Amino acid sequence: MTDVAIVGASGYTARELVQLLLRHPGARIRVATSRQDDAPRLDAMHPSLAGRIDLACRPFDADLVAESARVAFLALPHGASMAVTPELRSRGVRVIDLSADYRLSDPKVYADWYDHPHTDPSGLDEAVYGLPELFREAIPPSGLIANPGCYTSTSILALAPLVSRDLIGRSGIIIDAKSGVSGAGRSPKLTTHYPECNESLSAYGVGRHRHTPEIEQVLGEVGRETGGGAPVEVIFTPHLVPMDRGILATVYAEPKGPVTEHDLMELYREFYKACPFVRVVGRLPSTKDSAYSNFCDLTVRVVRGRILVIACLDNLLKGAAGVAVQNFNLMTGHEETTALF
Ligand SMILES: NC(=O)C1=CN([C@@H]2O[C@H](COP(=O)(O)OP(=O)(O)OC[C@H]3O[C@@H](n4cnc5c(N)ncnc54)[C@H](OP(=O)(O)O)[C@@H]3O)[C@@H](O)[C@H]2O)C=CC1
Ligand SMILES: CC(=O)N[C@@H](CCC(=O)OP(=O)(O)O)C(=O)O
Repeated sequence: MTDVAIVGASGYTARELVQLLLRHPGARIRVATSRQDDAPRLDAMHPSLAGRIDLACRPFDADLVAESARVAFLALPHGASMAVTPELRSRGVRVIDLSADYRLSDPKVYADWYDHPHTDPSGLDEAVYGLPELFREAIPPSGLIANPGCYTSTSILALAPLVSRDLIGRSGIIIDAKSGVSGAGRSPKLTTHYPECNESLSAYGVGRHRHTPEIEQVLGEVGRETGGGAPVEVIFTPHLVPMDRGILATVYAEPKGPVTEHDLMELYREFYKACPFVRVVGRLPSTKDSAYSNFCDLTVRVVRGRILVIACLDNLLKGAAGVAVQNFNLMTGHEETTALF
């Protein structure tokens, strides 16, 4: 049994984490922290947890977390995670960080895209990018997991087989992605206010969304051995969709030579054959198929000589809390699918 802490307990990904961990046979939630100073109970913050857990939140205190837990899930905004991670790591707590703070290996790139400096560059050296489908071997011994972003996981899983086999040109790859509003978190913002986003579809972050360097970095690693190690360059355009949850990305890439849909589908099935949460499907996947699950569904088409990959997942599960539990399972020696099927 592993004692765990949830840091930033009032948010959406924290709620999903608690729901998953409550049905995990090898995890016990011992601490939940919040900045709210009236010690709110978890089920007061998240009424869906009523009757399922009896735990009051405490203000964050690294000593308290270290006394009670071996693993801490940080469900905090970027910036806030790297403020607490060094305190936890120096006390021997293993950290699974859901924010973007430890995903980019170069602190200069982080500062460019996040508009503030990285305050824990040595943590970047320790962190392992927690996408099990690509980095499964590195995850079990790690003390610091950089859980991937939701758009990022969708896009990387869609492109990794093509990049790793060097089947596509590496510049000008187009990722047209759409997310439900829970992707923006629970804290109110004008753009996610109901009358602003309901019955409306809008692009945002065009040419400057912070998931661009994350996608490029990871795909660059995947394709390091092939294509002469050339960098990967994507045009990533996110859109906000008036639905609660789910992400769908349609990816367009230029093949280097002749390809067929049949061969590409075979390639994807082979590439992900040991990955229980990637479903290579014949139909065109829709967000409803993967909602409330830890699956990423994807399919491949060839249209007018271009390769199209259509991928979707649940941003709060496979895009956040679900993959965090998948990483926890690998770190603690459980079946990868525990509490997730
Ligand atoms: N939503 C999604 O689909 C995804 C989210 N992520 C990432 O996961 C992390 C959590 O996301 P999500 O749960 O959606 O976010 P929320 O906004 O729903 O929750 C974050 C929680 O963190 C706490 N918090 C907010 N600001 C600060 C601060 N400055 N210092 C300390 N604590 C703070 C708050 O809890 P309290 O007030 O109780 O202290 C808040 O409820 C983020 O980094 C996000 O980018 C990753 C993938 C997908
Ligand atoms: C709809 C929406 O606003 N989505 C968020 C992405 C959420 C996420 O996964 O990203 P991080 O973990 O990197 O924060 C955004 O575009 O910033």
